[in-house]
Amino acid sequence: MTRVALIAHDEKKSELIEFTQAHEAQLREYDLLATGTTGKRLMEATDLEVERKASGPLGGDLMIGSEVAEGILDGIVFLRDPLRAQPHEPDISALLRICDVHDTALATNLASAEFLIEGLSD
Ligand SMILES: O=C(CO)COP(=O)(O)O
Repeated sequence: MTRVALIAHDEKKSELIEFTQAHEAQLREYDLLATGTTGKRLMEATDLEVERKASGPLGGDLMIGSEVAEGILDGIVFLRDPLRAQPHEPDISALLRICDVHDTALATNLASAEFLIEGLSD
């Protein structure tokens, strides 16, 4: 089953929730995971089942990055906050880097997230 991670920084969580609601039928076809707070918010706002990793600042980005390194993740939608620095910036950079190492699909804004979700469907 196609495995997709959903992540959003606090200022972007409402955008990701709206995106997820709008694509709920499509996302139901995927095996979903998320960082801790993002996953909680998505499950409160939709009927989707989302596997929750640790919260981003506590290592959640790295946990998702490890799945990329293992080759078991097909794509990531990661809505970062482009206007505020994050305390765990090194972890965020590590996740982006490992996606490039393994050529894993990564969307960091809604326009590209649309393509990613469509592109991963069979
Ligand atoms: O910080 C994050 C990604 O870098 C997201 O973490 P949360 O989903 O736990 O807020």
